[in-house]
Amino acid sequence: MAGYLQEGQAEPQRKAVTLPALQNMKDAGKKIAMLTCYDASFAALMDACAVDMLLVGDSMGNVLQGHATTLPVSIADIAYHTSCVARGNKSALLAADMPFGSYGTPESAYENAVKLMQAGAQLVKLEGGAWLCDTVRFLTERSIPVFAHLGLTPQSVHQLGGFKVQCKTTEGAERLLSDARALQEAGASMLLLEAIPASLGKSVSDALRIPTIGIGAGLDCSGQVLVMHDMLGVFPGKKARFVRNFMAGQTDIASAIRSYVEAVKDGSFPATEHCF
Ligand SMILES: Nc1nc(=O)c2c([nH]1)NC[C@@H]1CN(c3ccc(C(=O)N[C@@H](CCC(=O)O)C(=O)O)cc3)CN21
Ligand SMILES: CC(C)C(=O)C(=O)O
Ligand SMILES: [Mg+2]
Repeated sequence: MAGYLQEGQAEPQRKAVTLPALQNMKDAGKKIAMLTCYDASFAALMDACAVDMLLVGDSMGNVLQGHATTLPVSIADIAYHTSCVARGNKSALLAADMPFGSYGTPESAYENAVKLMQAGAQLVKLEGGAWLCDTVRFLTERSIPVFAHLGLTPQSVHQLGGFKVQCKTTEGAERLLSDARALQEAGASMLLLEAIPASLGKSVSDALRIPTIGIGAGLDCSGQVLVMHDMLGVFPGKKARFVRNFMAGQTDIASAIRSYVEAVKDGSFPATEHCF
């Protein structure tokens, strides 16, 4: 029935984005566009702009709460914002960060991940390498898909000595690659790579079966993510190298979000200037 939709009526909804769909995108060489999101209104807008994945990030510590790090963010904070985003979102895949201190043991990780899944998350993101493998296995065996996060892991800021590019040495690069393989082997469904050399982002993305999402990890990851406030140019802090302000040259937020999605899909973002 061509043309049965009348003006003002809802557009046909896109199909829900699922983990197998994202795996197919990686396999087909189609880029995945992801943004952080913290509330229902932005979730509805990002979903309508065809953002593939939304992340309720512990970056809320910086962008919502005004802290210098992500460490003060609680499981209750993430669960609350996840429930807000879930109500606004229809079809994007929804991930939530496990905050600092919420996954010290497999059992505590499970207990806390259940809270986020019940708030509407479809997978949970955890920062860490090989030491996390038991937890990744524990969660995935209990039906909680895991998104692992390597490279610059902001919850380790006091050990790292600041928000700095990681794995610049051969040794560091080899450790990251072996951590990535171990996490995939333990059952991780996706891998986030933050602030590493673009060449390493490519090696890891080529070596793994699962999709990789980069932020300052080069153009060859399976997809990209930015913090919403950074890509809209409203975060007052120092801008990291990997940030591009997509509001520049736009007059409304929907156009900025669409331009981000398009730039990720056509490979024009990130450019060399956003990479390490
Ligand atoms: N607004 C916001 N955006 C983010 O991307 C973000 C947060 N908050 N909070 C949690 C972490 C912290 N992140 C950061 C913060 C700063 C840099 C940064 O300024 N990096 C320097 C690297 C310089 C060096 O290696 O010495 C840069 O120039 O990009 C990177 C990541 C990423 N995450
Ligand atoms: C920057 C992304 C990857 C994140 O972990 C967050 O927003 O907390
Ligand atoms: Mg985070």
